[in-house]
Amino acid sequence: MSNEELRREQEFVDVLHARLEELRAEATAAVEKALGPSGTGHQARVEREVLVGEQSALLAAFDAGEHGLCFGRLVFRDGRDHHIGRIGIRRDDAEHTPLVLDWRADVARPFYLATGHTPMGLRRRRHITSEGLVVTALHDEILDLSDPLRTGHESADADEVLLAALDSARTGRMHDIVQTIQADQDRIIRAPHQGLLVVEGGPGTGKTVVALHRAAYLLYAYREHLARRAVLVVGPNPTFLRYIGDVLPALGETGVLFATPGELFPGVTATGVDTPAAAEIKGRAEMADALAEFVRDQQRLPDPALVIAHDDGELYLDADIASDARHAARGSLLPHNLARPYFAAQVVDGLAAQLVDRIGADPYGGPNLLGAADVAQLTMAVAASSEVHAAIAELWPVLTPEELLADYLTDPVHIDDADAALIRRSGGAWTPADVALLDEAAELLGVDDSAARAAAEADRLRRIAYAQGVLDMTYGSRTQEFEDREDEDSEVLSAHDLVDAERLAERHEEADHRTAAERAAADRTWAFGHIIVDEAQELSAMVWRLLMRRSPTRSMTLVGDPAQTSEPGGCGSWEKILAPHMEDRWEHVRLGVNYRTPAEIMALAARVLEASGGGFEPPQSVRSTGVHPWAQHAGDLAKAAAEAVTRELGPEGRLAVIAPREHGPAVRAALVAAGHLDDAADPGTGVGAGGVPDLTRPVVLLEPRQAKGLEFDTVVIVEPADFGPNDLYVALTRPTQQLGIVYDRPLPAGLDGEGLAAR
Ligand SMILES: Nc1ncnc2c1ncn2[C@@H]1O[C@H](COP(=O)(O)OP(=O)(O)OP(=O)(O)O)[C@@H](O)[C@H]1O
Repeated sequence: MSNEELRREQEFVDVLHARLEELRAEATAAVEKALGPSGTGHQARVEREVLVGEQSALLAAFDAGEHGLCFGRLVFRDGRDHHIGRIGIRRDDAEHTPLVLDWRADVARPFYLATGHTPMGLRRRRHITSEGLVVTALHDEILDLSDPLRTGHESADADEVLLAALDSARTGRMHDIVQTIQADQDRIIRAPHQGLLVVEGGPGTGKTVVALHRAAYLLYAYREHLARRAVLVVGPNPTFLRYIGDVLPALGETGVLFATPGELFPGVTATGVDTPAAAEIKGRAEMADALAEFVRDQQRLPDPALVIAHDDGELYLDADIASDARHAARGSLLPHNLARPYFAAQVVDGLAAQLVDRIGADPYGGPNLLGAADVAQLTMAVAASSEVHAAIAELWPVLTPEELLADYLTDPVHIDDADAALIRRSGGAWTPADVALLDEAAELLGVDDSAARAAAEADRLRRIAYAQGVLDMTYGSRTQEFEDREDEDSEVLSAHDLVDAERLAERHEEADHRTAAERAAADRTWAFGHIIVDEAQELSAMVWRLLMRRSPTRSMTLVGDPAQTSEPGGCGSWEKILAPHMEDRWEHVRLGVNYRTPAEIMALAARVLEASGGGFEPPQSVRSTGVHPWAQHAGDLAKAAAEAVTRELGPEGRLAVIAPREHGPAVRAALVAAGHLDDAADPGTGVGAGGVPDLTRPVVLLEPRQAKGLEFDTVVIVEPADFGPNDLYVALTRPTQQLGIVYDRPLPAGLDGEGLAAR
């Protein structure tokens, strides 16, 4: 009987894949046809590009669904029987009946939520495990105990499939968890997209993976809105973004923008590095006020007055004229560059008044002799003077964010002298902390796009003129028959009757064929449909200001763990992060089960957390392996670390050596000598090398900060006494199977008691 069930599921999966192949062939054919020699006009090109975009997205989804496409089945008491998959596929019948339901559909929800206590109408729930296209195992759960039918695949342990997933060897890339999402995780994934949701949880509680499934869910449930406005996922560093980068494509979703906070100012690549102290200062909220003051400093008064040569006599731009003009410009409440025309207009008026007083003065003391037309004439001449323009530019310069910040950092003002000394710098590459300051500067300055707008308007008028020409030609080339008919009050309409030149021009405007995510990446002022921030506890107040500007509707999901804060500029508490932007209008949920770290290792990490005195609660491990972590005292740490790797490295899975920066070169040399690391091939495998570590290699060497958010089968920690307390907690919670420690100096508090086997 049991083989019979397997065979039937295999048959179903075969049918499903045959259908997937059909759909794939259809989409491929549609793309090939569209790319072939079809129409050449503008309209044909637009249609072709739209079609190629749509079909390519479908193809990506089909590719995603190929492996483990169908992973579950729900049999309801009312006779409904649905298979559940990574993506939804329909039959090729008239009704397009579903063959497999998308895991995000409402009907699929009992797969994640139903229990014996609340069966949600289910009779049984089946987990289907496959390798490639071959069904290898079934696990059935009976939710209606009155159901007498048994399939032979009933699970003794309801968590069997989950535990198998947690125990499997790591690959260096995060995997999706569609088959085993837990009920508390499901509620977070499907929470409505409006408003701000904070997901807090200790290490390994699934915050990251849940946030990614939430992105996939939101893109499904609010597809139209989010496809237009795009979803942004912010992660702490490029290594982490690469680690999580496969999850959404595996769920068929490709239109998401991934970025580190240092990548959020289009056109700037932040390759510079700040000292931790400088990054902390640059991240403070007070920097916004300091920059605002610095912008006001650029709005100067002349001392002494500027003397401007002019055809009708010298002009004196003194502090009174400039002060009135500055007052008017500041009163506009516009950003600096946009307020400049107010300043300029007032200065021109002031200087013209000077000329009027001088030229039109009545020698006998009567009223000014110049008429309104003369005054207008003089004002125009002043406004056209390049010397006057130069004087205005000196007092109220047009500034770019880059110019303003470079000037500010050369000689920082409006902050403490000691802080100023720590961030002072002239030249050099932008750093990630500078990016939020550049964004702030851009807000304060505003973009003076009047030139671009004038060019766009000229372009528009040119297109209308062209369209008018096209219309005139079509009108002129009407057939005689049409003309005759028109005379008889014809029903046949010409282009002239349907559309005027302006609308015709608009229709033929060059369409922007980039995806929303691509356009968002290039646009500093883009308002995202939803923003997900991972390791949110690490972001500075200035980065929060930037992110809030990108989310005017505050549709955001923040995930993080204050106990793992390692950046000195990190905000630490949610209240502190959010109060300036949201007061208390946000939701907070907690995840409390650690799916990654076995209980034996977590017990040790919990003691280190307690010793650090932060008052944080460690999560409970969902499993124990019976394998205890070990510690080895060694005089030669690098040699001991390399020997430990040789000993612990299994035939599959991934191993990380986590060593503080100062131990990096020696450990790296020992690992290279033992053949565990390539010497030259990948600079990213070296500590402090600045590259992105390749996590798919069997062995990787990381600094404590680089390990944040990642996981490995085995972790070897080198000299824990040299870790920051939170960094040590993070490193201890990275393994899924085995932890070893090599140390020379005394072990830090929490590691010095029981729970560590000596080696
Ligand atoms: N429901 C689940 N089914 C299978 N695996 C799960 C589930 N929930 C979490 N996991 C796994 O647990 C591990 C930890 O998840 P994740 O990295 O998202 O945790 P985290 O809370 O972000 O951790 P950290 O704060 O330490 O970075 C991952 O391998 C993830 O796939």
